[in-house]
Amino acid sequence: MPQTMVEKLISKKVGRNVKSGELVVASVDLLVSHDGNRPQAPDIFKELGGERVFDHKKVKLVIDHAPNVPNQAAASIHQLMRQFANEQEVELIGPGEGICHQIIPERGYVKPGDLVLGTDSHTCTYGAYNVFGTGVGSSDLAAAMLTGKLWLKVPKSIKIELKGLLNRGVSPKDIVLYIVKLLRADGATYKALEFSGEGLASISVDGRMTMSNMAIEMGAKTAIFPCDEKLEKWLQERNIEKDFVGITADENAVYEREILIELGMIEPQISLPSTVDNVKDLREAEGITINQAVIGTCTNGRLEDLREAAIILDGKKINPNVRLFVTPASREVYVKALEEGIITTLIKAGAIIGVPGCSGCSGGAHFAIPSDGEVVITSANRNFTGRLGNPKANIYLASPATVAMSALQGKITNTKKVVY
Ligand SMILES: CC(C)[C@H](C(=O)O)[C@@H](O)C(=O)O
Ligand code: SF4
Repeated sequence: MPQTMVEKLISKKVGRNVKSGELVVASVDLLVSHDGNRPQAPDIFKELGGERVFDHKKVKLVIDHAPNVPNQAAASIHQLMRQFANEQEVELIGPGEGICHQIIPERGYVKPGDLVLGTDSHTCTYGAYNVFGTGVGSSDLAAAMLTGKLWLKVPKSIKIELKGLLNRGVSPKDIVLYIVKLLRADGATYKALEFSGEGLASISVDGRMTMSNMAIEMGAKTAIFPCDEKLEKWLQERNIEKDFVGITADENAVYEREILIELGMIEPQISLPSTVDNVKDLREAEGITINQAVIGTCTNGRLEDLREAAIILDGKKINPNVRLFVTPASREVYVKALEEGIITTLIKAGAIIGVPGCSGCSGGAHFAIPSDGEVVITSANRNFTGRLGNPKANIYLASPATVAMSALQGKITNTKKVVY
């Protein structure tokens, strides 16, 4: 029976051939939990009578949501995490190291064919690495910390085949916003997105992360890219062990739906307030005055995102009526951006730089909270009311290039029209 990527990957974790729709118990390769959850997985682990985690090397705790430790509540959670990490000999990362979804692959903690759980909805980001990554609640994570297993239904897959090349000024963020426009917020509920096609060859691993990151905004259980030359090269450059078998879909695998996208047809996209799937072609929103611009988050805070912004802002100053907040997704991204001169360029242009982590994203933490009635354009993944800590702000989502260009002009600006 031919299998999809997801059926094949889960079969390996179950020890027999499975097909979509089946309920299975699968072995997990890595568990990630962060400081943004209430209650915390370690607390539930204790409530369940847990004494030792199933494998201390396969559990990682990351302090990323409140890296500036802005209040006592955050400090207490961090303390609890530190205590649990010490006691269980589990690695604790942060604060200040970056967002879990960025750090985990950067440090070589995932490899093709893995099944990864995280207490964060954007755990699907790891799909860029040919990984089945999915978000779970703290109690599911605590149970997996005890048993090393996950109970799940094998999802059906939607195949997304990419053809051709993107035009200049159009980025992987535009591709995924375009897919959100097509599928809408509930178009992939409990499905897996499987990317394929010759168009993938021109999309970097960073860009693939942006695309798999936003799968949850369509309700997807996960999103996965094949293990191709580009990914293998990325893994080699980081000396990530070769003891993995990349997962590819069988030729006649059965999909719930198949979508073909001609990359050259995509123009810059933008998501309008206040649902992610309110996506339009960017030209429809051009000219709207903005007050704040944000570049960062697990969607678009990587080196190539900051580089893109720096190319646009090089030697220029942002509009005086705009505040521009930039947060590198990790310390590694930050250091590389410093070494390349990207950070200097951004600071000279007027940017305020945040501590690597979720700063400037889900809001309420400490950074980049807009005022009443303000318009924000951000490279993030969500624009729900109150997302940035003020329910009276209007949030637009776009690519880092569009955000940088808009910060420069003081209004939403189409990157395609401006030569940079
Ligand atoms: C706090 C956390 C549980 C949440 C998520 O799961 O997505 C956050 O990261 C977000 O992006 O809203
Ligand atoms: S950067 Fe934003 S979307 Fe990503 S994990 Fe942090 S809070 Fe969630």
